[in-house]
Amino acid sequence: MTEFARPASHRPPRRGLMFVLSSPSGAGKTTLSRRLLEGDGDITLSVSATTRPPRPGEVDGKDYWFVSPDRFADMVRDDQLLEWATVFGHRYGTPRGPVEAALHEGHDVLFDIDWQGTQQLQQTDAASDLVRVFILPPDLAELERRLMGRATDPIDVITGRMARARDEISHWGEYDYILVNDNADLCLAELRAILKAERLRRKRQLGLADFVRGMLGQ
Ligand SMILES: Nc1ncnc2c1ncn2[C@@H]1O[C@H](COP(=O)(O)OP(=O)(O)OP(=O)(O)O)[C@@H](O)[C@H]1O
Ligand SMILES: Nc1nc2c(ncn2[C@@H]2O[C@H](COP(=O)(O)O)[C@@H](O)[C@H]2O)c(=O)[nH]1
Repeated sequence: MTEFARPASHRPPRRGLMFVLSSPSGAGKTTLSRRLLEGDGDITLSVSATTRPPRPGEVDGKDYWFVSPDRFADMVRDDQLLEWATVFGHRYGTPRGPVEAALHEGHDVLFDIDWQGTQQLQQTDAASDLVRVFILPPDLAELERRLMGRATDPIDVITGRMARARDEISHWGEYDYILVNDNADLCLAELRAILKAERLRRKRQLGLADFVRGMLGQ
């Protein structure tokens, strides 16, 4: 231990935050999310429900909860989704239960959702717990190269996603942070820096007043 280190037990408990990543399809959210989660035990992924069919290699309950349109409609009706939207012709939504449980336990939650979902989260009581990051590709040609290179979708799906890219990007001004994912290592380091700083914000330090009073013997 260096002379500047302090035991974790001296830290006041913290409010969990909702860390949202949005981008046009193919800019790199999933890639960055996976890497962010790997090295950070305090943040957990919100696994969305979707009516989209699984891509090869995608695992139910890990990448998404793959559900039928009827099941999705039931989830909407029963208020089981924190937000939901139709994206590229399929429905996607955030199951409410796991997010609320994680936040309650003081964990942060990572969301890979589009601008419609982000707007909906912004309307909830949890808006002050929201940290919104928009990820831009270096340019549209590179975005198309990435969608092609990923090779998970047929060409008509890629064309459809490229056609929506400008509209998605037009929502950049609704986000707190804008990153350009030209270099994944750099972008990941920027995401980690944002998360670190946001965790230290005064409003997230529960019991801070008591902690300081205790320190000052008041
Ligand atoms: N900085 C980068 N440089 C080059 N390729 C990248 C970079 N970041 C991600 N990629 C690649 O781009 C492709 C798309 O990335 P990814 O699937 O993470 O995008 P996404 O934003 O999650 O897309 P979607 O919204 O469709 O889920 C993948 O093949 C990934 O390996
Ligand atoms: N509003 C929401 N958008 C979501 C959710 N889960 C994923 N998404 C967005 O959908 C597109 C397409 O995803 P893909 O896996 O089919 O490539 C992408 O922009 C995601 O961010 C959600 O729960 N709510």
